[in-house]
Amino acid sequence: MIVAGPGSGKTTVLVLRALRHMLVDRIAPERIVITTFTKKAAREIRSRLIEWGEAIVDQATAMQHLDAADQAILRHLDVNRVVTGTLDSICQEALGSDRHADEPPLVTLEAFAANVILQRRGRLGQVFTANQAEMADFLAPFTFDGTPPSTVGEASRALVPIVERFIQDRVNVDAFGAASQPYAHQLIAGIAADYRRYLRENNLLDFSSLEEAILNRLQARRVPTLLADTAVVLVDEYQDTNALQEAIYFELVLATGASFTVVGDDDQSLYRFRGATIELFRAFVERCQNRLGIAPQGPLYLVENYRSTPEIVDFFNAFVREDPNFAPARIQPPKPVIRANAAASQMPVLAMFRPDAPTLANDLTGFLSDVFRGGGYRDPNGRYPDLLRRAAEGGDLGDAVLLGFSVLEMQRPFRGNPPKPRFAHHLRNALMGSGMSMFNPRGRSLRDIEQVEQLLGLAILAIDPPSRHGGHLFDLMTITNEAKFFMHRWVAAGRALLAAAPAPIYGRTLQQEVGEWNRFVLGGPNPNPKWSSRDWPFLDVLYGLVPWVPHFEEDPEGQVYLEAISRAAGQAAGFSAYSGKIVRPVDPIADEDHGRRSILAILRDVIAPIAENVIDVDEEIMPSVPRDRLNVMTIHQAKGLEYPLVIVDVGADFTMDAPKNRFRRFPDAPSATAQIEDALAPFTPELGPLRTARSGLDRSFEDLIRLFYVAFSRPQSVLMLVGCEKLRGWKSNIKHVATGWRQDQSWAWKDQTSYVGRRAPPIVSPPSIHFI
Ligand SMILES: Nc1ncnc2c1ncn2[C@@H]1O[C@H](COP(=O)(O)OP(=O)(O)OP(=O)(O)O)[C@@H](O)[C@H]1O
Repeated sequence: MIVAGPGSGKTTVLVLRALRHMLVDRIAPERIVITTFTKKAAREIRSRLIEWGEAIVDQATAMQHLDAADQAILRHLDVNRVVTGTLDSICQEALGSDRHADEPPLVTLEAFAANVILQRRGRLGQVFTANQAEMADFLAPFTFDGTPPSTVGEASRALVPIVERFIQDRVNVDAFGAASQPYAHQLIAGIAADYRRYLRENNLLDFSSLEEAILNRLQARRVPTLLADTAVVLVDEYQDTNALQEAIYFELVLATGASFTVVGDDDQSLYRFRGATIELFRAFVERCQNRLGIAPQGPLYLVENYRSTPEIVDFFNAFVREDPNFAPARIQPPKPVIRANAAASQMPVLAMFRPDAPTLANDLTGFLSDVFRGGGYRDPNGRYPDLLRRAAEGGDLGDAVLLGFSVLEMQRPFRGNPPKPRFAHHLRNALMGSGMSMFNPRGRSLRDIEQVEQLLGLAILAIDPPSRHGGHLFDLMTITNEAKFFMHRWVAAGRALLAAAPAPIYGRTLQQEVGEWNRFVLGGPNPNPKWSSRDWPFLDVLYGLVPWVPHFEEDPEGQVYLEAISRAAGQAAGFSAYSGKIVRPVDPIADEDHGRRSILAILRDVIAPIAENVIDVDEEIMPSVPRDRLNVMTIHQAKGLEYPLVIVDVGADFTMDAPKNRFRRFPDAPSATAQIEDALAPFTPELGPLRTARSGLDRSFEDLIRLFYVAFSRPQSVLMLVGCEKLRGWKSNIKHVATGWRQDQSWAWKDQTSYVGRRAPPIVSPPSIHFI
């Protein structure tokens, strides 16, 4: 067990250890398993493994005295065969590799599909409508902003994490749903049971049942082929392991006798909302002893930071030790303080605070333009000598990243107010105005993207053309008004594009393309030889239309959107009637119903979920970010990564002390996740008492401190905070953990100086930060 702060080489140790096992111990690469927490981090590990592995092999094979046998081993070594990924992706692959001939294939569902199934097959829709008061009351604390859900969609969003936790946390669901409990408990246990049954009967898995399935096999000693021969298990980011995952690791080690190495940092645990339980990491040595009967070596400590400048290391060290109330949440005994390896850089931690988001966006754009497009940025007051400038070789905007709690470019509509643009939106526009651009595919909802509107509008017109009376099939469906509203908007966008008669592609016009699908779905005469097939995947309709919306092929964000839509359409194959295909009504009498119903299924299971905004654009879709764009990412996604210049949004949009955004900066009530933990604790014999040892509010503060600690420790050369000027006001009442507020309402940024008898300055200026 290795425990150490950020940038100290934990991941590096794992990669080197894997290489040592291959090169020195001669363990075959496919017998080594390395897991981490995000797909981005997994890709990072794989690329380091290959890059360093190849370099070592090249050097070694060039050596004269190497004997022929060693030469041969090195030449045939395929580092690519090391099993790397997130635990979920490895479980998925393992299960796929392990199917008996008589077993049906298991399909893993994306979160949105699980959501749709919960609503429809878990009877959530019916139960919610019939028991709205009980359900809304019970679910209110678990919603995004604590308001009772008023639609089935909102209820399902609040319910999904609870249903997942039933498995992840190994909750005693019978006790939870027992008759003596509140009626809502019984209802929810019932919905969860129906949902699970549906998944089982249809050979579907969500992520928690996927992990459970692997655990069951390991326990039954039916180790999946992919893992059967495992000799080494290396786990990065172990602090974010949940109880189910811990059980998988222990069981895998017991079943295979593999060696087991975990690395982590208690201060960087960010995934409580996915069941991560820091207490498992803190008690790792003891838990290992109990479960494996072996006392692990460790905790071993790494103490030097190889990533960041000393100024940055000092800054995040001070930050994480600022609040005394956080100390008890950290690992005991405390790990040594991390210290910088490099010499002082003379570049202080920078901050840009401005009166409002548009001004901030403009000024930050100016700064980025100086650094990446111009001659560099120099402090006008000469406080530090160096010119801040892109790397001489290949430096570009992609060396910078903007990290925030959220990357949304529009505020969520609140109490019927129209959505307001957030900082990231202003920044997108400001960058564009200066000939730069950003990469933030998650910043906007799919349903609001102009090109998505066009594509889906065309797709609806293709498969659900208006009838003679002008209406569409979807008008008559029982889907939410929200969905219908957006679908009508898309149809208008699709019509407009059709009317503009864009240029033909390979001699084919858009009108022809749409017209042919119309004939297909209406069962008209058969003009297209490929229609000898009775049914066509809806994906083909989409891909047929894409060439007329070139954004999807030409723009990196467009590629991500298309991938997200395609996945939604592809997932339908797993759970939708007609498997995501449209059926051609060849024989009008016998077939008409299938044709029509297949279209309804697409509208309901693919199109409506996008219109209801339940399909998230996954940041992980895009393997690499274009080098010439400013990358915008949530802090969660940045875990384990590093960038030369990191800009952290510490409240660009917080112009006042609005209660609804307190949970993002200075909670006055336990977060939704902490409340779920509290509600389930009595039925979670093992984890419940561990977690509730600290109050829900304490845990919510902890999570924010860890979040910003991770953000502040990502940069290599420059850390820059951006925020709203009001956060700096001497009398600021906009409290934010990231700007030095402690849970006891005292303020580190302000406490340094005493102004007895003198007038306090209008704004605070902590000495460790240079405001520009
Ligand atoms: N011994 C070393 N000498 C020089 N550079 C190192 C050494 N160990 C790690 N590094 C470099 O330091 C940086 C941080 O290392 P790494 O990502 O392994 O740290 P980490 O502890 O996993 O960080 P985090 O906790 O933030 O994920 C990397 O760029 C890595 O190449």
